[in-house]
Amino acid sequence: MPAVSFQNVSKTYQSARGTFKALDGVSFDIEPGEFFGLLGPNGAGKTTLISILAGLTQPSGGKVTVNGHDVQADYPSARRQLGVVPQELVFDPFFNVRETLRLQSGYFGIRHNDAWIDELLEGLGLADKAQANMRQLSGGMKRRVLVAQALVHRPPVIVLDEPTAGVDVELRQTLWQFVSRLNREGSTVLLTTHYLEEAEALCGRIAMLKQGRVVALEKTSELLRRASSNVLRFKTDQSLPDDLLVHARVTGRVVQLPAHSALEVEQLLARVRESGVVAEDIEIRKPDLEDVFIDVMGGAAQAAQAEARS
Ligand SMILES: Nc1ncnc2c1ncn2[C@@H]1O[C@H](COP(=O)(O)OP(=O)(O)OP(=O)(O)O)[C@@H](O)[C@H]1O
Repeated sequence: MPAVSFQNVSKTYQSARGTFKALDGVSFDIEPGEFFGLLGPNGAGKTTLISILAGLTQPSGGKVTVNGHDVQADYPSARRQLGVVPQELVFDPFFNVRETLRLQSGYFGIRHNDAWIDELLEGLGLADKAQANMRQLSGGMKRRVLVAQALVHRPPVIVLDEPTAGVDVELRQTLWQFVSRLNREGSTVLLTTHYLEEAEALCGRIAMLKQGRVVALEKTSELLRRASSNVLRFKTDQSLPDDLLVHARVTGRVVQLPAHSALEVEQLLARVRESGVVAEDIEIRKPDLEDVFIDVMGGAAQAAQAEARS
């Protein structure tokens, strides 16, 4: 039985400007013990899909199960299987950290949970903050409590929605060490993130969403292997001619261009020189998940345009 199963899930929002399809026939399964990444650009539908999984949003169609429990028909059982770390920081400011975690345990009907609460505090670098009042904590510390709160009932499926947006390196490392440990011990993890290098390092399998549809669903290693080209990378102070610019990923002085062969590298460099651009620190590297992401999203956009034209 899959840990999570999305079966033809759709979601249409009604607004003043009419109807909007945020999810359109999303189907995939996550197997027990997987570390699974859900990626997509802003507005692709990731948070909507997770809200449906968590029982916070009603789908317009389709079905979602967690360890066999339907998130709508059997919400309490499905919810018990899930530990959801939401994007926003929402807390009752009157409690301290330990009280907050005891309260959350009580919500799941769990008493005498202090041994596990201590383990969570330790694992998430909160041990010295157990007595601190929630309103005294920094944003990063609050986020750690949010993670601990999601895990108090030892859920077999952990859902992390952009857990590292705007958090410092130390918290990222603490979080990933702890979540990876839980994954090694058998927990299933579903992660959404905009940090593609994190997804590449952590996720065994990845689904990419674009405009509410799954446009890639593959093992991470397979996605990287299938990437069609290597990347020519150099630095320059000048702007590229338009014919190169359309294919380039430009970040400040750094220019990256896909190159399928040694001949293409030579041709690209010749074109760079010919246009008067001075390239420094030239290198050729293997594609990373960001290259694949851009490739898939661009390809999906072209396919959608072709479909619209036909
Ligand atoms: N309550 C709502 N009413 C109307 N439209 C909504 C509502 N919630 C989300 N949307 C729209 O649905 C689309 C998908 O939003 P969603 O938040 O799921 O995307 P996302 O992939 O999580 O994006 P991000 O990476 O920015 O968090 C967006 O276009 C958004 O504007």
